[in-house]
Amino acid sequence: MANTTLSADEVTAGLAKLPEWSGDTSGIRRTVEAASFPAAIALVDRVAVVAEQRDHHPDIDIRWRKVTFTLSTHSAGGVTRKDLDLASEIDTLVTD
Ligand SMILES: C[C@H](O)[C@H](O)[C@H]1CNC2=NC(N)=NC(=O)C2=N1
Repeated sequence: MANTTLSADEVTAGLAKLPEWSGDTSGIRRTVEAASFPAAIALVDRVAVVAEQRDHHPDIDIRWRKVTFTLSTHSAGGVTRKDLDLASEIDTLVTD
């Protein structure tokens, strides 16, 4: 089920397919260093569109041109399939 928290082994297996991501059963994260602050904001804007479509929203930390996305499913209390799927989609949106 998409809304069931994953075990530590399942999170590890998921992260093995997402080399840019790290984390554990409490959350997974990726930091992207964009080319500039406007490029970082543009990336966040692209992620916002897919997050809203999925009704699944990352925690986002923006520091100049570094953006950290942290994914967990708050309603489930951990990492779910939804987080791995969104991580994979975020990867497709990182262009610089
Ligand atoms: C009511 C609304 O659907 C929920 O609050 C959704 C919205 N977006 C969400 N995003 C994330 N990352 N985790 C959630 O549990 C979550 N819940």
